[in-house]
Order: sequence, then structure tokens, then C-alpha cells
Amino acid sequence: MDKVFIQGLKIQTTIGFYEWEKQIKQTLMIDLTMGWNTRLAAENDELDKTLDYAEISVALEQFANENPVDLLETLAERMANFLITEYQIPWLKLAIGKPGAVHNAQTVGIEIERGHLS
Ligand SMILES: Nc1nc2c(c(=O)[nH]1)N=C([C@H](O)[C@@H](O)CO)CN2
Repeated sequence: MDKVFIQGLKIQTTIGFYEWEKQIKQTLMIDLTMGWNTRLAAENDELDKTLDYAEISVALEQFANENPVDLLETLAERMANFLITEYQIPWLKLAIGKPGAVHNAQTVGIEIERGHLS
């Protein structure tokens, strides 16, 4: 299957298990790969036949800010459900990094895959 991807999307949002984290915004880095048949858009050069990576980038930051949670795991699961439902995405891989979380690590985070590749 073809893929549409977004790499290194930097968003600012409230996230974290500890009380002090609920008072601030922190940076998250998102990498998202989505399965899609890109031939449909290519046939007649039509944006509305594909996944608009610009629209989805904006939607992800908005989603994170409207759904504050403690864990990256929870955010990733909810984001994946949102994307699959809203855009009828059959398969996706989503990684969320929290670069400021561990002072002596470049970044930490999680990666999930949901749905099925045909
Ligand atoms: N696997 C995870 N571990 C931790 C998370 C998380 O979301 N997933 N979160 C924290 C804290 O919020 C941390 O980022 C604050 O330093 C700790 N471990």
C-alpha cells in the first residue's frame, strides 16, 4: 500500500503524569505514516482524493490541546482512533516523542501501529 507521511511535526501541548506538567505546555515531536491509495489522487491531480498532510498536521495539534492526558500512550491511542475514524485511514504508524522529558536522553517516546495494511 502507498503511504502519506508527516515527519518531525513539533507541537506544543499540555501533557504529563506529574502535577507540575499539567500547568505548562511541552513540546512533542510527531512522526505519522498513513496507508493510502495515492493513485486515486494522482489520476486527476485532486487533493480531495488523498490525505491532506497540511490539514492533518493542524488537526493533530488541535486534538492534543482539546484532549489533555497524562501519558503519551493515551494520547497516541486516542489520536490513532481519531485519525482512523475521521479520515477512514486503514493503517497507520504513529510515534510521539517528548524531547524534554529525560534530561540526559535526546528524546523518549512511544510508537504504535493500528489497523491493517492490504
Ligand atoms: N512510557 C511512559 N513513561 C512515562 C511517561 C509516559 O507518558 N509514558 N510520562 C512520564 C512523565 O509525564 C514524564 O514525561 C515527566 O518527566 C514519565 N514516564
